[in-house]
Amino acid sequence: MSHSAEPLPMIARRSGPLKGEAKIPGDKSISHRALILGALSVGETHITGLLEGQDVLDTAKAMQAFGAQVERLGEGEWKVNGVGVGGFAEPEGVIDCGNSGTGVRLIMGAMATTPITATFTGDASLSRRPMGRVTDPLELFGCEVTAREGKRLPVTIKGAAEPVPARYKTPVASAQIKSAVLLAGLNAPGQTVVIESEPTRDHTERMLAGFGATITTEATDEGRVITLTGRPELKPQPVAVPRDPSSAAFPVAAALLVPGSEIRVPGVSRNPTRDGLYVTLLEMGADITFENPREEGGEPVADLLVRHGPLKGVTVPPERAASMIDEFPVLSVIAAFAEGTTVMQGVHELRVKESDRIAAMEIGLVANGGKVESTEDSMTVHGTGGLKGGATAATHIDHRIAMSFLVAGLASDQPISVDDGSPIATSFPDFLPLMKALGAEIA
Ligand SMILES: O=C(O)C1=C[C@@H](OP(=O)(O)O)[C@@H](O)[C@H](O)C1
Ligand SMILES: C=C(OP(=O)(O)O)C(=O)O
Repeated sequence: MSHSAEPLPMIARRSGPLKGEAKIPGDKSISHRALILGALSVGETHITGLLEGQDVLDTAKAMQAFGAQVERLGEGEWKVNGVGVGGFAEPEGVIDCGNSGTGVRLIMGAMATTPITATFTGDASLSRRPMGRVTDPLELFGCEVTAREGKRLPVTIKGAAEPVPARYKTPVASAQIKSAVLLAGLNAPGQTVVIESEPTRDHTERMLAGFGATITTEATDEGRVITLTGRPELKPQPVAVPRDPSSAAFPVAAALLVPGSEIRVPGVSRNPTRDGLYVTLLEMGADITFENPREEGGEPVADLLVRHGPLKGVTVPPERAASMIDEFPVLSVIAAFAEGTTVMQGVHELRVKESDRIAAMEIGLVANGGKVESTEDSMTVHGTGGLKGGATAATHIDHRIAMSFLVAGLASDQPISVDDGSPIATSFPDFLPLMKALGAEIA
């Protein structure tokens, strides 16, 4: 479902010290995958801690449209009765994935090797994003794809009646491409192989193994070689979704920037394929401690204790980009408040997210007194220890741009506004009450 057509202007002002505990909602990537693998299993999958953001709700609705029974039992508690690998039914209507690149790309993969036809659409942001990166490899399995100019949505896929397995080397570091190919490989007899030169988030591999598929990952000179054996019977598993490190980044950033702040953020995933922001913040001198490291739901997690303190600029190397790809907008805000220059390299993928995130952050930061330069593949922020503020940033239907500028406003001299905060509900529906409970002045 596309988010509300009415823009929701929001404003953030300089706040007193942020204090308290921030209970972040469930991880978005893991939530999508729990619903999709639940739908492809035979029997009942019980999920706790599911993110109830619009992106994930759209995936839940899509799984129902393909024939799975999906039911909400309570807050974050859901059950899915799946149809098994190859068991998807043909949906009667168009599948609307709203704002979600992960939703649409993974679901296209999941249906491409079943002999049914489905049409996918999304909101204005998703309709601008490239889909050829997923439909091209899916065609290797034998499905037929029709798309709008530039391989954009709406896309119609006629699933392969006699799928063949594929071997595919991803041209860009993308967990969505990798996952779409692996999910298609589930219903192809034989071995499907994905090779990625840079490691990307590995939730699909972990969860497929947990649901009983035979899947191996091998580090080779070519990169990570992931091999999946097709036609498994997936067995339902209880899924306890850990808290989302990408959402945690916003209150963490706010606590680092607002003088006197000290917050706790319990149970955040520390999966190494998602940890790049936290590695970078420690290099910048951030006062963050990771307490009670443990395993929850097959993922490493820890409780974060975050305190305000001085930060210095650093260079983020390109090989770290995939492990923090959604965190660069908020890092660029943190960098503006640091002393010295922060260089973010290898970040070209930011140009094809919900918005061109390099352009959106550069324009908004400069309007608020920041010093920023960019190239196609890099962003440089010259930190001056603070931001003047006073301007409105355009969010371009992009939740992470909206939350980044609101965090900036909490520590700037003048308030910072965003033209539309409504997309925040796609990934972090409780952002506003959670931040206000910490003491943030956001409205
Ligand atoms: O697989 C996933 O769950 C995701 C992968 C990333 O996208 P790419 O695969 O396009 O890098 C990320 O930006 C997105 O928020 C979630
Ligand atoms: C890029 C993002 O999501 P998606 O690709 O799923 O729309 C994001 O959440 O920052």
